Amino acid sequence: MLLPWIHPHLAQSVNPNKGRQLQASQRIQRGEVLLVDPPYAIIPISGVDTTGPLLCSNPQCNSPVQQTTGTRCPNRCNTDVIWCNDTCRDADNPRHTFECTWLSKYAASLRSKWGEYNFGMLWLIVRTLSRRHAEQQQQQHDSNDNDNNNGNHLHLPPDSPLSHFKSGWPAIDSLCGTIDTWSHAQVREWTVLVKKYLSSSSLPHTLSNTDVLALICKEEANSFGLYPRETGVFPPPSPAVDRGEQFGAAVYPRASIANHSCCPNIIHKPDKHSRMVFTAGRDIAPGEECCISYFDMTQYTTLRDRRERLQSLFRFKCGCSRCSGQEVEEVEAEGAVPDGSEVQWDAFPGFE
Ligand SMILES: C[S@@+](CC[C@H](N)C(=O)[O-])C[C@H]1O[C@@H](n2cnc3c(N)ncnc32)[C@H](O)[C@@H]1O
Repeated sequence: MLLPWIHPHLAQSVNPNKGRQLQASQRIQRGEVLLVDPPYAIIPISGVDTTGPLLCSNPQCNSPVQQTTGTRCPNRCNTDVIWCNDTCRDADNPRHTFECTWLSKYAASLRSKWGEYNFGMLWLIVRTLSRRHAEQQQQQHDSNDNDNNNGNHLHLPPDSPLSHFKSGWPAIDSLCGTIDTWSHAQVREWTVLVKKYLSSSSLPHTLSNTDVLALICKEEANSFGLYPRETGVFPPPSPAVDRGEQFGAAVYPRASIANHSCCPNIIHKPDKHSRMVFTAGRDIAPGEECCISYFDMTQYTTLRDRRERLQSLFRFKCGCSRCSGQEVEEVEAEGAVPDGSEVQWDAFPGFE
């Protein structure tokens, strides 16, 4: 089983502007691993080289699999479904059964009619629902499972740092992101997609269309792209090294609590089982927020580019020290005085 791990000094709190956040409860040193989080749901993304490795579909594995050696679905439901071997396929059977008919029926037409992005987005939702389904089946089988500990199904000792974080479906259900975050046009498109492809008549789940739409809104605000190299090295090295070609997209129950900063103190990169690994990029003081970068810092360098990126993909304006500092510099370069520091001489008629 792929286990999560959390640094004993990494805590969760709530920021009035940003919602949940990760925070250092005590000093953390540069290079220390802060979090290792297995994905709840993951899909492979085949890049320019369509013959390159895919990811094992078994959620307890997720390792890269060469297309020439892996085990395929006997129903040939989708070219991107593969397992390392028969053992991984058999272990994944309860979950894959959920998605197999859906993929056979819709994958090809979805890709051609709605494009690769929408297909991937819907498949990630289907994999989320399939994981939830497998989790529910497992709970029913486990007659000794009287576990009602805040969604933690890992049977943790109460002093474990992990016991402060939700896991499984309850963690996914509590992700941020609502319909109001997105434009009407976007919500209309997703509503059509839900009705056509994700309703309980297309898949054996028990959620209403409204619940599935809400899940899309959450997943779009919280999913990670998976890249072979690190994201968030700050300041970026010179010459710049980008993070490479995307090979997957995933939803993480705990890593998704990290907010964004354009001068992040956490570097993130998936390990060989696609678990998201957070490492301190510098020393972090007690009480400091622990942030990642939501994009490749080598590609979005100017304030304007970063703002546009965050607004279009995540719908917020970053107020980190780097953005605020650059905003002040830009205002000063234009000859104006930054907001709040301008002296209104007319307000003091005695001082002419
Ligand atoms: C992946 S979630 C991060 C966790 C989230 N704060 C929560 O409550 O679950 C991404 C969302 O967090 C918020 N967020 C992240 N970084 C932010 C920042 N620098 N400033 C404002 N909001 C931020 C935005 O609402 C964004 O859509």
